[in-house]
Amino acid sequence: MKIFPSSSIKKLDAYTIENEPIASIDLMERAATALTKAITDRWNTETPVTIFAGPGNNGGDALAVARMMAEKGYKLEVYLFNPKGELSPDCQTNKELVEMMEEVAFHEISTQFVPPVLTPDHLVIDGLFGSGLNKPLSGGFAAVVKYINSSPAMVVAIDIPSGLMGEENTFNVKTNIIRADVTFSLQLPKLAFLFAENTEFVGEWELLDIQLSEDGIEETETNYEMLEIEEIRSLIKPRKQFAHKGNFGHALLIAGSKGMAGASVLAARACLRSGVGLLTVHAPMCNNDILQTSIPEAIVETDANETCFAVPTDTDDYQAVGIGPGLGRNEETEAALLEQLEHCQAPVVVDADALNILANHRHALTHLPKGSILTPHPKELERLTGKCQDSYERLMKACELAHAAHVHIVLKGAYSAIITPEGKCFFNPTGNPGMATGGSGDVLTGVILALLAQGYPTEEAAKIGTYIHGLAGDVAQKKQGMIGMIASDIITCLPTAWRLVSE
Ligand SMILES: NC(=O)C1=CN([C@@H]2O[C@H](COP(=O)(O)OP(=O)(O)OC[C@H]3O[C@@H](n4cnc5c(N)ncnc54)[C@H](O)[C@@H]3O)[C@@H](O)[C@H]2O)[C@H](O)CC1
Ligand SMILES: [K+]
Repeated sequence: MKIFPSSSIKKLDAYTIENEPIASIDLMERAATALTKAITDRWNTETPVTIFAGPGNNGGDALAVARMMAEKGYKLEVYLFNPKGELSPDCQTNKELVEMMEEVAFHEISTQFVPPVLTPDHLVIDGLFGSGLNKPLSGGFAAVVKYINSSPAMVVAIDIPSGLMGEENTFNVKTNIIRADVTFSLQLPKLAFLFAENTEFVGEWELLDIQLSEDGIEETETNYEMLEIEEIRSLIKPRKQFAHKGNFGHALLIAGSKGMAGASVLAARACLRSGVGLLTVHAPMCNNDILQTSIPEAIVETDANETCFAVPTDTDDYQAVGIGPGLGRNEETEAALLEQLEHCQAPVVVDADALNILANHRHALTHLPKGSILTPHPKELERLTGKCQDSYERLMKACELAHAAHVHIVLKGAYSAIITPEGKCFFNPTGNPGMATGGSGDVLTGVILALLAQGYPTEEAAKIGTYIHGLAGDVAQKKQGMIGMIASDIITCLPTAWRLVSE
């Protein structure tokens, strides 16, 4: 599913209007019908409703919703804010229709606004601004937003909470943005919905289908997309009847140190549960018995060092290398990692401490083996790129890094982003907050490593791996609950997740 910037949404509207063809006012009618259904499905006719409409088409949507809800018997009060005496044509048309309805208490505000009483029983519908917002709200509009936010009423936002920009909100005025309980967004999500710091504004979001032109969506380029199960399913290669383990690659995992054998165990198990043919784990001597006992399926190659990774190993026989989980950051490991990366031909998944070491040796970032993937969480990314003010800036910096280093990046978070060197971002919809637990990232490294070793191209390995990891987390959450689940449960649920996307 594509995610478009606000600038493209207007064009998509225009494309639909011209090619369907449909009159602009009828497209608004379609949007309002979908919005009315979504709202009336959740709130009954007893709910007192107060609608705030702005001068553009977002306000037009709100006025059309007012008319449709009034026809269904809701008691409504409508405030249309028109400080400049200038409404968009479709907003004007809907204003005239609402004005005529006796059952609607309609107020058009040009200067003085006496705020209505809003109780906890009230439902506020926010149609002040949508995708046409071009600067942070200020003045009278900001005052209205503050009034709504300070009220005890439930708030539903039409398309996007008023005041929130569709993409970047780094320099927005946070007090002047509607804090919605629910956002009903038209057709496609906005990029801003995917950022953690915006949930306080967006609340729960739901997409409403308004049948924008499929051709228009197809033809309009965008850098942002949401992964969907159909795409993942189409990427997974079925196994041939006469396949043998040599067909599924030999992966090398360089992980663990004294006290952190667990990280290598988790990554190794996840790798084996993701279809790899063979797995060798390179680990310090002290981790040997732990690995041999807990993962009989893996081959263990011990480092000459007792407690940490200190001596690079030959990678010629491997199709992919995973490096980082539980590695530690002492000087010997640092030197070994840099040398290891310099002499490696196979694609590498770089995670955890390996990323932290690279943050101190940034020159090495531009010499990573072709097809490599970095899997940072936000803090690890910031160690590589410098401090970021918010998720949008972090995404942009990650794109710059992916471009400069010619690598793919999986930026982990609620909607993990798979970022290509060309600047495309694919957001992952699977996963849940139960996965915010130690070892969860090690599992992801193992899954992606397995896919690279099996010969999946880098972008596909990152997409499938991230999706499956989240899906296994969702299966684990159903079984164990969000609070009780641990990283090992995600591994236990990997086989079910694989079946869900491949059978
Ligand atoms: N394809 C769709 O998704 C459809 C969307 N619809 C709805 O239309 C709005 C977008 O409408 P638009 O008229 O382009 O923009 P707005 O209503 O958001 O407002 C534009 C209006 O406001 C002025 N303005 C912008 N920023 C500010 C500001 N900071 N302060 C004051 N005024 C500002 C600007 O100059 C314009 O005059 C979309 O969100 C949907 O709700 C269609 O109804 C159906 C198809
Ligand atoms: K809105």
